Amino acid sequence: MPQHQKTPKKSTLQFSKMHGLGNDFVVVDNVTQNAFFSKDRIQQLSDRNFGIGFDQMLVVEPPYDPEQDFHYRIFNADGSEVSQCGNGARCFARFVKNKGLINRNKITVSTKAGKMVLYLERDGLVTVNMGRPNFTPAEVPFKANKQENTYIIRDKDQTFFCGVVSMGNPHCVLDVSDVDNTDVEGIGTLIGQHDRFPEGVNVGFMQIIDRKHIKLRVFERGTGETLACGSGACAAVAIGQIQGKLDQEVRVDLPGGQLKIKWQGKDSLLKMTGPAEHVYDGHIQL
Ligand SMILES: N[C@H](CCC[C@H](N)C(=O)O)C(=O)O
Repeated sequence: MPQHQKTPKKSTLQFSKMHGLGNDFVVVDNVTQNAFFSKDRIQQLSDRNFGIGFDQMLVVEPPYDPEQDFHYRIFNADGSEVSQCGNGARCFARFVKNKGLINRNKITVSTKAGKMVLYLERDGLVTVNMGRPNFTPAEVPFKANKQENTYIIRDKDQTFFCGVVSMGNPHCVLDVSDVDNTDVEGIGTLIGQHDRFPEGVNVGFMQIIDRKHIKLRVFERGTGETLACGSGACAAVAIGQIQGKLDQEVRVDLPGGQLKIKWQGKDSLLKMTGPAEHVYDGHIQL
């Protein structure tokens, strides 16, 4: 090999940079590699000036049980490990196929939230079976005396009306009249730290255009506002449906682009379809 093209040293780790509608990820194959990242190291690597820069890190592992093809772990930019990542699931599917870790277009995977089935579609999009929305407050977790379609959350001199659901991770969704002129960071920070959410929460701001179309911005737990949030889009549609405002198939316009969400209510499985893009491959000095 010519001198200038040295192969990466042993102490480096290969990764792929990917995104789903601008919600961006570093994806690491820990099937053929074996890396451990401390919370501090993830925070360093997620920094957009001093590191690689990403919203979440996805670590792909061999399956934890024989029924699944893989397990994957999800770490927010602040290094916290979480259980669900909708845009990340689509990028995970694209990654394992691109890397030749699987040669099928239907992929089963487990995360801390449970099991999911992913489909690489012929049109290049990816469909994820995101499971059943869970409205039981204690399982979000959210402190409430009883389950409601809309809760009142008070903080000092402000009152918020919102829906609350788990998609495997906690979500709170507020209706707003103009999502482009909403204080997403201020309200997102305030509700995100509210003591009724003991494990924090992803805060969605939904502007209903009609029963089949919403605009959405999400202030994510452990990361801040992202250009898109897949599980947040699922949460907004599920909450909009139980509040009687949305139909079973909804187009969700996020700042980074569009997702299609389908949910037939009650105990049916919620499906999300959208893109997953590869940007570049790199390596990290360990
Ligand atoms: N961006 C992800 C959500 C990451 C969830 C994370 N912020 C959490 O703490 O639950 C998505 O597309 O669903």
